[in-house]
Amino acid sequence: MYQILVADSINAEGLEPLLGLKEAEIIQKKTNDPEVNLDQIDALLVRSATKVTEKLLNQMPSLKIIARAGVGVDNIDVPAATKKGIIVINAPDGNTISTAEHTFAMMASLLRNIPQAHSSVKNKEWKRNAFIGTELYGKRLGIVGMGRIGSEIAKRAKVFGMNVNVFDPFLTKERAAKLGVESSTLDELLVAADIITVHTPLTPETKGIINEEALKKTKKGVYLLNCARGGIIDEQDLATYVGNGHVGGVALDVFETEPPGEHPLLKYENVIVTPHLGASTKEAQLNVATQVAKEVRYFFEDLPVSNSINLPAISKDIFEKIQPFHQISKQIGYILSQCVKEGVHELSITYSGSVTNLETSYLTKAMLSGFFKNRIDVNVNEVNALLTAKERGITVGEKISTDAFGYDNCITVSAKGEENAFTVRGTFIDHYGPRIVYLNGFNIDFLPEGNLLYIQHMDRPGVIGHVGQILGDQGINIATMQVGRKQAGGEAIMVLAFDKPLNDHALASLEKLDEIVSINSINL
Ligand SMILES: NC(=O)C1=CN([C@@H]2O[C@H](COP(=O)(O)OP(=O)(O)OC[C@H]3O[C@@H](n4cnc5c(N)ncnc54)[C@H](O)[C@@H]3O)[C@@H](O)[C@H]2O)C=CC1
Ligand SMILES: O=C(O)C(=O)COP(=O)(O)O
Repeated sequence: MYQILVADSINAEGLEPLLGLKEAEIIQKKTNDPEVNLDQIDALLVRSATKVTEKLLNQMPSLKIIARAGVGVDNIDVPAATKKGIIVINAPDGNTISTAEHTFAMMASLLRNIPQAHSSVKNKEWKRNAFIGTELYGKRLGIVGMGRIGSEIAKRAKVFGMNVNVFDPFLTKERAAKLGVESSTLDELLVAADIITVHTPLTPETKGIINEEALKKTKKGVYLLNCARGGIIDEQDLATYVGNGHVGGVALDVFETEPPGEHPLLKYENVIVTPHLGASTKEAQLNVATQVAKEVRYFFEDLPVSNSINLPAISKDIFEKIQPFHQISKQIGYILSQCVKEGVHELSITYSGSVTNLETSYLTKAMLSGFFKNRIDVNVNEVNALLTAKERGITVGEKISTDAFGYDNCITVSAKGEENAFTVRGTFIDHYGPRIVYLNGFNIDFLPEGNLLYIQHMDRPGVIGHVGQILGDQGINIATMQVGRKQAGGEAIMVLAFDKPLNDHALASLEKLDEIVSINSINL
């Protein structure tokens, strides 16, 4: 039974896709509710209120997926989640229009003193001269961060007859031209703009991007808006520049600490505020809830998710094509892990044949997840595979080769340890299945499944008989057996499959045979 904790207020209708998940319990409670068994939660759904810290993640060992019903994931410790192999997803475009409209509403309100005038009339006043405003028409709007929301604001600004300058280091000239906006440096924007609005995520680069140094470059009387994240405009510096009269007005939907409590900006009449309402419309909340609920359901149904922050997106079509190779890559990793008993410092993967047309980096991660399974005490999956290899000093190399050894496709993985190297090659044959076709220098052909025994031995008459005899004496049935050798009388291998794992006693008896060089149990 999957336990899904919905820790923030998320639209109930939007969560309906989760109800189709067989064996899921939806718990709507805060993470600190004493009735919540954090250690049993498989999925956590949040908005911006819940802070998903490393400390919280440490209390949630069963957690597999964190879904943010919204855009910004700055309330989630994504590196800590990634390290633990927890996938983080968001709903990137469900609230774009709502946030753009809210920003626009804030801009119009700010320049026409609407909140102040509203309060005044409610207080039975009628001060028409106290609220003389400024037109948006003809003004220059500076947009910092020209992503989904920034672009929607630019479109609306143009309709209002505004000129638009944008600063976004990742914006191409073609896209700027298409949107009819002027791409500027941050300094150019600061100097030219009558109104500045920020729409970047909160990152170490954007934190305080509008600070004292930036504010002193702006026009006297400039208006500033932050409907993105508290801290992108430095709140203390902004308070100084409102206090000294340089800034004409400020509109804030977000704060460094929410709610802001006693805040230096709140005392100013020309500072207007809303309590983080950008995404708070019926439409946006239904959109984001539905988006994440569908993704969480896909995740538990082993289907690809599209909006992961810490895993590249993969389409359903590609996912279906990649699935068989995914399985064999994982099995190769797991075989290597069980055959190489020493520390490994290099894993090199060569893809050949038709598999090279697919997203091989995904397969490399699958191979690593197999390799680390049972080898380390961390759940390794596609999310944290490369990071785990790096942390453990394992170099991972990926190559493409034209030689598929006569097969349609091959995945060959070599592990280099302190003393030895070990190579495994697998292929996937249509209508037949996965096969291991090369093991440590020997051509072979076996199904990587179940309880296997890999024996390296001298190619002498009677070895197979001796092995069969020992196992038969102990009542152990051999399900299948494959043999391979390089030359007559040299070293050879056999791979046996059993219906249940071999016991230690049988293994010890086999090890005593003179012809045996090494024995490895492989459980897949
Ligand atoms: N107030 C609210 O309720 C809401 C706030 N947000 C906030 O708005 C932010 C933006 O949302 P979207 O437009 O959907 O995201 P987006 O990812 O589409 O756009 C962000 C843009 O910022 C740009 N950017 C990144 N670093 C930059 C830098 N150092 N300087 C300039 N530009 C930079 C990126 O290139 C990108 O174009 C979110 O990260 C979130 O924090 C989003 C939705 C609702
Ligand atoms: O989507 C975002 O980034 C937002 O800031 C919206 O936050 P909320 O879900 O309303 O707490």
